Amino acid sequence: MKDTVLEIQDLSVNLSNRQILKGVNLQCQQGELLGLLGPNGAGKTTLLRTMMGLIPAAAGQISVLGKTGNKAADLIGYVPQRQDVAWDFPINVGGLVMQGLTRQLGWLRTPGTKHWKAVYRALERVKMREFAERPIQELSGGQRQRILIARALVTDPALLVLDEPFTGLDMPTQELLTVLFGELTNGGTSLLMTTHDLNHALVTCDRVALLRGTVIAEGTPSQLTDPQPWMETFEVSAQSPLIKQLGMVLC
Ligand SMILES: Nc1ncnc2c1ncn2[C@@H]1O[C@H](COP(=O)(O)OP(=O)(O)OP(=O)(O)O)[C@@H](O)[C@H]1O
Repeated sequence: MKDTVLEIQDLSVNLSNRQILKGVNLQCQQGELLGLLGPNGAGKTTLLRTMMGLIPAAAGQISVLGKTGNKAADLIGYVPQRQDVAWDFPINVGGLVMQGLTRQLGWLRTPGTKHWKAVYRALERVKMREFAERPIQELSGGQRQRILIARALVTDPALLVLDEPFTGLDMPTQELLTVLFGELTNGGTSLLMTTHDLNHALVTCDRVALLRGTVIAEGTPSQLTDPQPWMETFEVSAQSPLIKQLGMVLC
């Protein structure tokens, strides 16, 4: 049996005195690709940001390989949504990937050879080694996604957490990312990603969790053939195109 890498127990999160997440329970095993699905405002990003220690939990616990708090966050590589990054900032690709080592390095220390080696290794993993000197403004959407992944991989995290990595990418780039995710999970890294592309998630993820303030259902795609939790999560009727489309993918 594989090790549990991520364990979230009874997590509740409030923002501006409003409960956003309540009683969230979720697990991710070693080498697993777990998809987190839910409508706009379901709390997906809030959950990821809480895992990174960027938002405090009101109750419950998040542990990564048995560690909690900052020690858990240190074991996670976080890939935010591409739109949340200042792409006009004057920095090259190598410099952006180096930011992934800031927690280890501190803001003021100059990176040494071993740090640059880690940066180039991470760029090689996303097949972008030759882009190291390129200003980040010049990158395409797909290239930006890959260097954000390299920045998160530079610490060799046990768990990679990605917020909507496939949004806005063309088919060949989606394919490239899917292959990269396969390489990472085969190598033992666990992946948790949010996505709005339900069909794609059902085809590529080992397990999916349906979130709407709490986890409505979770399991392998073949365990989630009942339309009820999908209807509850996305607030749609049995006749909606979403449910009909899911029926075609899941049967
Ligand atoms: N800083 C904040 N203060 C108060 N409420 C917030 C804050 N950030 C997010 N929220 C609210 O928390 C809820 C969950 O937002 P979140 O961004 O986590 O959802 P999401 O599932 O990631 O949505 P999307 O798919 O649109 O990205 C929303 O109702 C949002 O308005």
